[in-house]
Amino acid sequence: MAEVSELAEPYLPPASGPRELQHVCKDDSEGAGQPPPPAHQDESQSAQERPFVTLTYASSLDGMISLSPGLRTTLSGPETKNVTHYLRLHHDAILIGVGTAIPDDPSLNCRYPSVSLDSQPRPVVVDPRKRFDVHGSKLAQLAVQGMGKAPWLIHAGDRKGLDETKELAFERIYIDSDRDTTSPSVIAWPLILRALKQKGVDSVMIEGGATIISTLLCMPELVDSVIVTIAPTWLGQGGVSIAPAATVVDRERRNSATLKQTAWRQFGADAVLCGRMRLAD
Ligand SMILES: NC(=O)C1=CN([C@@H]2O[C@H](COP(=O)(O)OP(=O)(O)OC[C@H]3O[C@@H](n4cnc5c(N)ncnc54)[C@H](OP(=O)(O)O)[C@@H]3O)[C@@H](O)[C@H]2O)C=CC1
Ligand SMILES: Nc1nc(O)c(N)c(N[C@@H]2O[C@H](COP(=O)(O)O)[C@@H](O)[C@H]2O)n1
Repeated sequence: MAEVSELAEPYLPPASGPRELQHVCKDDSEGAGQPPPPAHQDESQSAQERPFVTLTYASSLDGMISLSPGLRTTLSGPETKNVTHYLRLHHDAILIGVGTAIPDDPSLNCRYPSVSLDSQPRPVVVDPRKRFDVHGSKLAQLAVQGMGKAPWLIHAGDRKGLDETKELAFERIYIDSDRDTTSPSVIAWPLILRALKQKGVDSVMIEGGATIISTLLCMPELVDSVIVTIAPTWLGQGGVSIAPAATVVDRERRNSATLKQTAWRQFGADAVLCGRMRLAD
């Protein structure tokens, strides 16, 4: 536990503890060895409007997060799964997309012994078109058993016609879709984050899947920390990869996303890499 907190604490939401880099391997590039800046220093959407956002996932050495679309794939070993539970405990909410919720049927709770329901993170599923069968889900089951908070489902829709629906084991939240896109079901991320903040969520750990992480890696102004578990294995072609959209400036390819102030450490056979998003020049 001490090793996890030594590595992760500087990258966690402000309330979680002192924000200093400690005895971990550090890189030699920009900002290495410097304490990360205070939360929400550089963004366009202010701290008052959105929660602290941590992107976190487990990747293979070929940048994949699952063997094929919709196949739950274990990459983290027991030691790094423990890191995930530590991170869950330090966030108010955990968010995933419906593309993960359907195949994985996840629990999204912190499974440390004697964690009170009040300390559990709120599971949130972005499901614009109501594809997830929440009634039969593990999330709803755990909520009924008091082993997790009732999940929130984010749907695309006009709030005027569709009031928030509260049910025992879950809650539906409707957010207007993004009028600037061609798809009627895409919700702008600042709106999703603002809705969470307005409901009292001060920190959210975004666990996946590929679509959501890849999209948010292109929005560094909305992301405070990135924590990636790297498992010593290659999943091979045909897997689901994390790959932000290509960036082209003046007809030249540029890197799409880069971390700064990185720190890493080994847990079992895996490495855990932490960093902050570098804003585009
Ligand atoms: N190794 C790891 O750490 C993890 C691995 N995974 C794996 O990733 C895979 C799933 O990835 P993927 O299929 O990309 O699914 P995602 O979980 O990223 O969900 C994508 C879906 O979420 C909805 N969505 C995403 N962004 C928005 C938005 N801005 N507005 C509205 N709706 C949105 C869309 O639903 P719709 O299509 O209905 O419009 C979209 O198709 C699975 O195999 C899972 O096991 C997942 C998490 C972690
Ligand atoms: N940290 C981590 N390592 C892996 O190997 C994974 N496959 C995932 N997946 C994410 O964790 C969710 C499952 O959580 P529960 O164990 O059911 O609570 C899954 O839905 C992904 O978001 N994570």
